[in-house]
Amino acid sequence: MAEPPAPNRLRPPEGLWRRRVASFGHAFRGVWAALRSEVHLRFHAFATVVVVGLGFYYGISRLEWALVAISVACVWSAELMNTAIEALTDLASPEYHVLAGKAKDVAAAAVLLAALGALVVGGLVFIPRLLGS
Ligand SMILES: Nc1ncnc2c1ncn2[C@@H]1O[C@H](COP(=O)(O)OP(=O)(O)OP(=O)(O)O)[C@@H](O)[C@H]1O
Repeated sequence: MAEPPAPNRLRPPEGLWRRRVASFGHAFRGVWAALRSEVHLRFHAFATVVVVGLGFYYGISRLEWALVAISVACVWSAELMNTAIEALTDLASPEYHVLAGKAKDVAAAAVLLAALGALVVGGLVFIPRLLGS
């Protein structure tokens, strides 16, 4: 008799809520996988902890928290997208190709831009407080 088909781990379980919960699981697995492989992301995690700690220490305003949260989310999102693009590029073009290089360079540029924006926000919010003014 034929073996029953192996369960397809890629197919989400039946039911809307179970599918949503499964999607969250995939997303957290992605964050975890990226954290394990990317030194830059671990640095962002460290910076996030420092910035949140400083935010509580100095009692920054709601608007400042909003700016800090958007900045942190932008940097994390850009770095995660960069990691995904790097992985896909390595899969599609393990050999040298000018378009593979362009894809990686442009993805890295997105991270740089997000990080510069976060640096400006962090500077405006925290430098006056760190200088005591
Ligand atoms: N297959 C390729 N073809 C052409 N150029 C590539 C290729 N792979 C990488 N490069 C070039 O080398 C640079 C560094 O690529 P690499 O994969 O080492 O990423 P990285 O910036 O070191 O990322 P990370 O440090 O986050 O792992 C790319 O930005 C690109 O310019």
